[in-house]
Parts: sequence; C-alpha cells; structure tokens
Amino acid sequence: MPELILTRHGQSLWNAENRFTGWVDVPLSERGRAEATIASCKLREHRVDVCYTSLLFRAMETAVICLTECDDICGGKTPIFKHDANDPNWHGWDHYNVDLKKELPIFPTPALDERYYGDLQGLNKTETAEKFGVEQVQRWRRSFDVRPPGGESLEDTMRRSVPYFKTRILTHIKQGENVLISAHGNSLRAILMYLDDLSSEEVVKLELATGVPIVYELDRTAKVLDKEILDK
Ligand SMILES: O=C(O)[C@@H](CO)OP(=O)(O)O
Repeated sequence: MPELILTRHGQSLWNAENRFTGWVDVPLSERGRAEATIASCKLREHRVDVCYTSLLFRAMETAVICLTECDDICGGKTPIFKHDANDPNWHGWDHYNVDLKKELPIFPTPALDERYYGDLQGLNKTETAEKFGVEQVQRWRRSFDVRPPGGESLEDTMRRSVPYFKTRILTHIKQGENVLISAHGNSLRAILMYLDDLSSEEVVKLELATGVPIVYELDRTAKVLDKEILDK
C-alpha cells in the first residue's frame, strides 16, 4: 500500500530563539540538522518515490537530509529538485540524467509554505504573550480561523495547502507511489486536519514536533488505513 510521510522541518535558528517565523527564510540550527538526520535513520525501512517541500530553506534542508543521510530511502535513485512545481513533467536544466527512472523528483511549492505570521514575524513569543496576554497569543497561534495581525489564519493556510495536496500530491498515492512531504507546523496541521478529519475545535490541540516523521498508509483511493508517529 502507498505511504505518505509528513515531516515538519527540524528545529530552525528562530525556533531555538522562540521567535515567530512564518515566511521568514530561516535555516536549520545544528540541532535541526541532527533531528533531520535522525528522521532519515528512522525512515531507513521506508521507500520514497517523490518528495514535496515548501519554498522555505528549512523545509528543503530537511527534505535533502532525510533523502540523502540514509539514502536507502531513495531506493538507488538520485533526488533532484524540479523548479517548476506546477508542471509534474517539467524537465528543465535539472535534467542531466538520461534515465528518468533514476530520478527522485523534489517539487518545491509555495502551497506548503508556513502560515504567514504578518506583524508577529521576528517577535519573541514569550514577550508577545506578556504584551498581549497568553490567551490572545494562543488564539493567534492555534485557533482555526483567527488571523494574527496582518497574517494568515490556519483556515487561510488550509485554503492553499489542502487543494494542492488533494489535486497534486494524492495523485501519486493513487498511482501507488510513496510520497515524502517536508513542510511546516501550520501547513502540516492543515493537511492533518484534512487527513484525520479533525474539527476546528480539535485542531487547536494539535502540536507537531520538529523533525518527527508521521507515516500514513493509504489505499489507492487515498483512504487512510494506518498512521504511525515515529517519535521514539
Ligand atoms: O513561528 C512559526 O512560524 C510557527 C512554527 O514555528 O510558530 P507556531 O508554533 O506559533 O505555529
């Protein structure tokens, strides 16, 4: 049965500093790279045919580490970035290998970018809670439909991530291929909300750890059969 592996990127430099990040393109910390390496080892027994990431470097770094640190995951294929994510058959200047069957395509797409955090981007989360109150900041961070000032709600993020997930990414699952997605706390919360059929009240409690793969087994109609969180 096809597998769908979702991984939030490893710890970033701003996760370590407890700062709102959103669309700011912050790289992984040393610990984040170690988390991605551990994720790669945990996925040793799994095989990936195609990978999707956001356009943000921390998700790309995590994808590359996952696919190359323990390269059994690629089943002998070479991971290659495909820079036109809207064209599933795109072969531009990346196409140096004559045998397409030896490529493991990685599609970066803005549909999987983190929620845009608006005016909060760059601010320290604890200081922001002291200024605006813990409950208000928690509403901005975790509620389904409340927007942080100038930013996106989870619902807004879901409007771009879930249609792309359904029309583009699930197509691979329906063809029997295994997919790795490397993305962000909130773009993945939106996709998990869809996969696990969570209500807007339930999603408030959903927290995703950095660098921990979640493996779904689906059937060819994309119905979820099993789910395992590789947090041990
Ligand atoms: O800062 C961010 O972009 C996100 C994820 O790190 O934070 P939060 O935990 O508030 O969703």
